[in-house]
Amino acid sequence: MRSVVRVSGLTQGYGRDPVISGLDLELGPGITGLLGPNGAGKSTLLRTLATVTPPLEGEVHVLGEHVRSERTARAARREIGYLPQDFGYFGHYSVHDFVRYCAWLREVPSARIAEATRTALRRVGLAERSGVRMRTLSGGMIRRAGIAAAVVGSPALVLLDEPTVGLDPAQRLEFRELVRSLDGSAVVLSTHLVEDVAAVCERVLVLDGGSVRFTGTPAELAERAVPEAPGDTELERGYMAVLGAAPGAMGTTATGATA
Ligand SMILES: Nc1ncnc2c1ncn2[C@@H]1O[C@H](COP(=O)(O)OP(=O)(O)OP(=O)(O)O)[C@@H](O)[C@H]1O
Repeated sequence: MRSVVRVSGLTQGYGRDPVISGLDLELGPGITGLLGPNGAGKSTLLRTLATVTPPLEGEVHVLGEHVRSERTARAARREIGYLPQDFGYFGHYSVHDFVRYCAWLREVPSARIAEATRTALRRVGLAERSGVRMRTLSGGMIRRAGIAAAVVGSPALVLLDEPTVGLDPAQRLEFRELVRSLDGSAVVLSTHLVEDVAAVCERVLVLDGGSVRFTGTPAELAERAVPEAPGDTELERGYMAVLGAAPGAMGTTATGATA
């Protein structure tokens, strides 16, 4: 497997108690779903992979390069498309200018920027609205613009933090097509929607309390299902069983959404 990202002994957190402890992870091209209950550390992990926050301990390697300085982080960021859970934008920018600006920040070569921006907007279905100002978009369209900004220029590593929040059912189906089309990229997709994982992911990582509870294929996660675990599908029951959840535990529904 060509390693796009390798993490070893990662400890990460904000105060005295680490959110993630001693995590090891290796990802090649393909789509990995990141599941876990609220506060599991999914966003913290994605932020660290995106080189936004340096690890407290451990190493992050992107495309074989150990990210350990501002110089190596900047080089890594050229190959990382990151959609944070809450992302900022200038409301007066047009959708086109927002995506183009993100391409420029990622140092997509200037000769490629115009075409890369057009392609990204087309892929998320916003080509027709490229001249519209960001502040006039609906929540779902803003998220699509954010997805375009993450995939513009086809980075080697695409990190998407709850990308389908706010998308309507048709847009979620289109999003799945988009993710499937990111051939050659390693995609990490954090979500509470087990059905999105079932639909597009080749691997699943279940994080809980900052530790990996499961890695494997969606089929292998489904095999963990036990009859008493809550859920409507084998995958949901497998996920809940891995979390050790009894019916009604954690105040969540079977899909992990807060009840
Ligand atoms: N900037 C921050 N400062 C302090 N604590 C933080 C910060 N961001 C996250 N935390 C804490 O770190 C823990 C993990 O949060 P994180 O957002 O990584 O979890 P998550 O799995 O993405 O959760 P969710 O599914 O709710 O988005 C939580 O206890 C959270 O309160």
